[in-house]
Amino acid sequence: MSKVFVFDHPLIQHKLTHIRDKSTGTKEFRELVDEVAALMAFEITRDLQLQEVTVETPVGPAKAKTLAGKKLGLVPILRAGLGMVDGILKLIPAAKVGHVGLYRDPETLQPVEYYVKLPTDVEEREFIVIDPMLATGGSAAEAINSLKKRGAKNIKLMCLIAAPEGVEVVQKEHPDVDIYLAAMDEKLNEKGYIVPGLGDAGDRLFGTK
Ligand SMILES: O=P(O)(O)OC[C@H]1O[C@H](OP(=O)(O)OP(=O)(O)O)[C@H](O)[C@@H]1O
Ligand SMILES: O=c1cc[nH]c(=O)[nH]1
Ligand SMILES: [Mg+2]
Repeated sequence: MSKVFVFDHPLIQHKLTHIRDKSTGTKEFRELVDEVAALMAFEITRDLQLQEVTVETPVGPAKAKTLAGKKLGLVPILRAGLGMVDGILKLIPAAKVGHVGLYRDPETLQPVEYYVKLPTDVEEREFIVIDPMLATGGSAAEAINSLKKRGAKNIKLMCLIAAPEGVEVVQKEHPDVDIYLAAMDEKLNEKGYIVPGLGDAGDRLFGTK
């Protein structure tokens, strides 16, 4: 069974509260999602491997550490996942970015795939699938399927807010994929929206609707 981590860092929680607030406008919403994504990336990358190097400081040689060069791939689920990409890239600029385009059919709530483009070396790369919302779990489970079909073996899922129903679906379909969240909410409503959640992440990020 995969693990679920909820990041309780005060800065993440404070910013998430403003993200949830319906009076937060598009510009501020986008900036806050970007910032929380960066803070979550800081936590999620704790296990990256380091290697020893020697660097010349102005005073002399220093034994120091650099990242061991693990191949990372970020995979935002379009559209809303795009809102988290830049924040993560600020911390991990060498990461490659793939895209999985999915929308949730408003009637059936089933994910419909319309685009997939991944970086090279899929099999050796460590992927972080990103999407602000994990609701029924259909979109995340399908995006992970899409990566696995193309050879991905090492996948993490990072979302701002999840419903317990979505976490259960992903854990059942992908017991090898750990899930990283800023909050676990109460439930889904009859339209498949997370309660209390933040509303429609894509619409709030891009000012549609
Ligand atoms: O867990 P699920 O029930 O599948 O729902 C979550 C999905 O719904 C939203 O995308 P949406 O379909 O609204 O597409 P958009 O990002 O293009 O607005 C959200 O960004 C997730 O991808
Ligand atoms: O609450 C939800 C559920 C799915 N998609 C969203 O954007 N919000
Ligand atoms: Mg949407």
